[in-house]
Amino acid sequence: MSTVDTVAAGQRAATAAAATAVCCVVRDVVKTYRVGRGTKATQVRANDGVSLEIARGEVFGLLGPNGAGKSTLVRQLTGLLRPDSGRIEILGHDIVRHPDRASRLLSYLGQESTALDELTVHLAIETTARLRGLSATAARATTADVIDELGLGPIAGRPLAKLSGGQRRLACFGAALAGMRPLLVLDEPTTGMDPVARRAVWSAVDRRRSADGTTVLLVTHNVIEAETVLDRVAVVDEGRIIACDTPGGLKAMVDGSVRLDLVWRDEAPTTLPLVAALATRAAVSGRRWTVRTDPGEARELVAQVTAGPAFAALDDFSLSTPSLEDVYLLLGGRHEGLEK
Ligand SMILES: Nc1ncnc2c1ncn2[C@@H]1O[C@H](COP(=O)(O)OP(=O)(O)OP(=O)(O)O)[C@@H](O)[C@H]1O
Repeated sequence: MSTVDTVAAGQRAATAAAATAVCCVVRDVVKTYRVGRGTKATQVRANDGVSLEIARGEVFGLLGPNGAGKSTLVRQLTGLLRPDSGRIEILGHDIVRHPDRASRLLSYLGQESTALDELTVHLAIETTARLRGLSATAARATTADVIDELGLGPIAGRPLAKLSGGQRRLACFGAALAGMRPLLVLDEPTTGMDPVARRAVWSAVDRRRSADGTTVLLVTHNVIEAETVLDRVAVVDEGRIIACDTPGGLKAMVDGSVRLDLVWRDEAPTTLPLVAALATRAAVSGRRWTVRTDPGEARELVAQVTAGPAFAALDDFSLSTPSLEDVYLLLGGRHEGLEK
């Protein structure tokens, strides 16, 4: 082999390695919805030039408030919606040109799962497995495993339509796991779930990632969930990605600041000068006031509030290190729409 051939072969190998390391590529995706008719029609730009890359085996999150454009992006990735412009590739397949290929590459749990409603939990999982190409025997075995893994046994014989919101969500998640694909796309999977069900979801995700190298794309507005389960997170706001990093990397942007939460029993005692001064800078949500400041001033404020007359009016107070919500606000996020 000549030197030129060797270099070319090396380059091909490097390109192939790079290609296999990437699961998902999104480039400059734009999606605009038309709302209304005729002269009264308006346009909503749900995705405004979104670009991101997701590595194989990564648990990647889209975090943002209601209406940020997360589900729109995910529906384009799953081939259910066509972008106005831009490129989407999953494991080397062009999903914009070949949206039909998406169903062989990914399992999708959308926000609404009414298609399975009339089926029992058992049948919903088994049918999904069969639709994904498993033999009858393999589908039965997978169904039994998933039911066992997620603790769905007691409700396995009940129709989805007759379950509570959280139970139904868990059953639909079970169906998403049947006949798994290399990419698992979950749009707010744990909505309505209790902590036990949430843990079952995250353990199942973790198991598939470590056993099969499954890549996971997760949509959430829960900052705690984002901080605990994601390898990397893209913060989405008004159709754009305003930051993308590990949760730790993002939080380092707001290092050095802390948040002081004061929860008043009733009305805040704003006749007290200290409380009146805080009122001008606190973010108010019901009886909860939140002040972001540096650790020194936070300590001083806690000392003043707890030692003075304001203390009698307090129901609770806490000092905490920054969360992804603080990052979102620092980056210019305009909504107080993230769940804590
Ligand atoms: N079918 C549609 N027709 C018109 N506008 C739409 C449609 N779907 C979404 N939108 C608008 O596009 C924007 C992005 O919506 P999208 O559902 O992608 O947000 P999201 O981040 O997933 O929100 P949520 O957290 O509430 O699910 C919003 O302004 C929404 O009102």
